[in-house]
This record gives sequence, structure tokens and C-alpha cells, in this order.
Amino acid sequence: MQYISTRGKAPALGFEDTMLSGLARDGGLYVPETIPTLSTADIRAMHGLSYEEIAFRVMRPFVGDAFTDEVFADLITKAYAGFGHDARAPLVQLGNGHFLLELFHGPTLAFKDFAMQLIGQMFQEALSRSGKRVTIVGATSGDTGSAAIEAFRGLDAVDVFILYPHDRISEVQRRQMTTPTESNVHAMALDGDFDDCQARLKDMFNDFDFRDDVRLAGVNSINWGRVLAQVVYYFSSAVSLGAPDRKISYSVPTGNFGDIFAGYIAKRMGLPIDRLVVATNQNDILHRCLSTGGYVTDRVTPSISPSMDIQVSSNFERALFDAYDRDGNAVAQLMNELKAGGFHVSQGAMDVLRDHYDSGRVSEDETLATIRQAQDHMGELLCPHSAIGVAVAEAQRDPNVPMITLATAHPAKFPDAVEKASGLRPPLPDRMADLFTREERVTRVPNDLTQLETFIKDRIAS
Ligand SMILES: Cc1ncc(COP(=O)(O)O)c(C=O)c1O
Ligand SMILES: N[C@@H](CCOP(=O)(O)O)C(=O)O
Repeated sequence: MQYISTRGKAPALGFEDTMLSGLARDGGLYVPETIPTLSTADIRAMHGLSYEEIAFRVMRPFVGDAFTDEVFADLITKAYAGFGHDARAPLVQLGNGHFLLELFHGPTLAFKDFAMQLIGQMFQEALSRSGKRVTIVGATSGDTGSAAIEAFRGLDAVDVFILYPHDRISEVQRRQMTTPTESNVHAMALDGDFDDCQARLKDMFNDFDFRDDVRLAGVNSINWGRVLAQVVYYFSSAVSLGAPDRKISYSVPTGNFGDIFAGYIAKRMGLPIDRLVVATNQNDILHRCLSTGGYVTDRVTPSISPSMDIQVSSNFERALFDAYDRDGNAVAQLMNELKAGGFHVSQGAMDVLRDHYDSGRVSEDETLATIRQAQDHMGELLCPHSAIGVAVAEAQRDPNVPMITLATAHPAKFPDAVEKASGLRPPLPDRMADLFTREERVTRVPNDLTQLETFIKDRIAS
């Protein structure tokens, strides 16, 4: 299996190199050259299997010869052993035909753990074979960073630097990143928003001297391995509701477009997904684009769903690549226009996008109201991101097709918003009960590439 860049100018790579290298050297994102398919018989045979067994069957065709079957199965087992629910991703019924896929039973209480725990295992295996070290730099609006730190803390072959937007994430999210004591973990509070963090991260990948010098690796959804691991729970959930003999739709709280793009990959692999619904908060560039064809950036507005406070949505580039019939030059041209503020998606590409995706936007008041209603009428306490997914699903769903909303984080990560909406303050699990008394370690950093790179090099050297 080879991976190619969405901008068409970087060399094709195998799975391991794709995973370890992050952004393609032409600035694009790696995608599989061809998307493997599973037959209806293959999908039907997943009924009754464990999450780990389904994960192996779904991901195996993408991995090529990077790991033997035995090693890959073992990495999967280790990745999910620490999850707090036997089903890993349990499905609960919210209402008639509407289900919630709880993706927050991993160690850091967000869906990011599904991919990050596995990536942590895969990096360790690959680095121990090669004897090499890497420097992971990640950009986070709150959840990717804590999941990455949890997956890589204490590892000898890895330093992990996480850029988060100062004062724009929840206190629980911040403390998850600033309280680990391992010396290979470096939390950096950047003066800017998440888009600035992600832009500086991409700048670092595009600075080849720095990139090669520190052996830069990425664990954002820039990394194909992140998207791949997220494909699995579309299969596990759809199969438990009757796929492949029944169509299923998904409502996905969306920011960087990685999670919903994983759903698109599941669909391309043969899973009978009807609609993929992009649910956004007031930072609604994706909803505006899918409604009008105009992808025009705006400054990020802070919200009660901070993990989705994103305007430049990285993985949308992967969706555009397919919508433009895999024309890397066309995508490179759009990304150049984006630097100047935005672009217009062609009619043909919009038709392709609309074949798969619907979208909706939810205001702050509607988010609070949805948390309240879900608690009052369904007995389910939602985090604000999950509430956005539920609100859009309720507004748009076809009563004849089951709808699964992805519950992307545990409500206890956002206690202030949840309490404001419902009057209930969700407690953290016992293992995190001392989070608020642990000492914090963080460096405030400017939104300046040179200073960030110097900081990282100095820390690695010391
Ligand atoms: C809790 C939560 N929900 C939703 C999202 C949006 O997911 P994606 O960036 O894959 O669109 C994020 C961030 O990625 C998140 O942390
Ligand atoms: N919401 C994310 C933003 C980064 O997304 P990623 O999927 O590209 O890592 C976060 O919580 O950090």
C-alpha cells in the first residue's frame, strides 16, 4: 500500500514512512493511493467480534508490510487495554432511531485516544526497530494534545511538544497537558488561536532544515494513522445496528475534519453509510462552504465547545482532493488561494462533496439547550461538542435511516458549560481526582516560528 500527497508533488511512501513523516514535503496530506474495499460478506462477518478484532480487519489492508499480522494484532490489543469500557466504543440509544456512540472511555476522555493510543504503540514498535529518535510537535485545541501526551509520556525515543492556544481551552484540558511530570513532555501556551498553532506546526514541517534536524514527526490528523484508526468505530457501530444490510447515517461534531473524513473512508471501503453530517459550532467555515461553495476564513471566535474552535480545517484538503478527482495541482492552487483568505469550490467538486456530506451549525444557546434537553428527556449528560452533533442530527435526520451521533468527549472535560446548561457538574473519574491539585508546568510562547523552533531545539539539546 502506497500513500500519495494531496498536492501531487511529494514522493509516494509506504505506511510506516507516512506515519513517521507527518506532512508531505510538498505541504500536502498523505492519502492511500487506492482505498481498499471490504465485501458485504466481510462486513457481515464482523457481527459479534470484539472491537479489537474489527480494528484488525479494517486497518490491516492499509498497513502493508509495516507490521506482521501477529505484531499488528498485539499493538491493537495493547492500545485499547486501558479503555474504561469493555465495548471500547459503546452505542446507547438516545431516542427512536437516534443513537450516541460514546467515544470518551479512553484514558484522556476524548475520541482522540482511539487513534493516539494505537499510534503510540505503532511509533514505539517502529522506533525500537530503527533505533531512531523523533520530535513530535502537535497543535491542539485541547484534546489532541492531552491524548498525545498520554500516549508518549516517558518514552525514551520521543520528545513531545504541544502547542495550545493560551486561555482558549478548558481548565481540565489544560491541566491534562501541564501536569504530567515526565521530562519528555513540553506544554506550550501560544499567544494566538488554534489556527495559529496549526499554521506554525505546518510551517515547521515546511522548514526542511528544522524538520530534518529534529526529526520532526506529527500526531495531528495530518498523520494518516490518526484518520485510519478512527475508521474502525464507524464499522463497529454500523455493524451493531445491522450493517451491511441496513444503511446508517452519522452526525459528527467537526473542526479539523479528521473524524468525519474517517467516516468517508469507511463509506468508500464499502460500509453502507447514507449521510455524513458535519456539525459545527459558530466557527462554521465548513457549514458555510458546504452550503455556498465559498471556503472563506474568518478569525476564530471562542466558544463553549473549544475543541471545535477552528477555521482552517486541515483535513478538508483530503476531501477536496477526492472531490477534484485527485488532481494535486488543483488542490495546491486552492491552498495557495487559502493563504490569501479563501477560495471557491467548483460546481463539479461541490456535487461530489454533497453526495456524501450534509452540514449544520449550532449556536451557543442551542448547544446549551441541547445539553439541557438531553439530560432532561434522555438521561444523557453531553459535552458541548457532542451536543452540537445531537442538535444537528435531530434537525436533519431521516426517520427511516438510523442516525448515530459521535459523542466525542466526556462531559467532565467541560464542567462549566455542562453545569451552566444542566445544573449538574460532572465529576472526573477517580483516577483523575487530584488533577486540580497537581503542579502545572507550561511555557508561554509567542506566535513566532523562529522563537518556537529555537525553544524546541534548546529543550531537545538540554
Ligand atoms: C471533543 C471534540 N469534538 C470534536 C472535534 C472535532 O473533530 P475533528 O477535528 O476531527 O473534526 C474535536 C477536535 O478534533 C474534539 O476534540
Ligand atoms: N480538536 C482538536 C484539534 C486538532 O485536531 P487533529 O484531529 O488534527 O489533531 C484538538 O482537540 O486538539
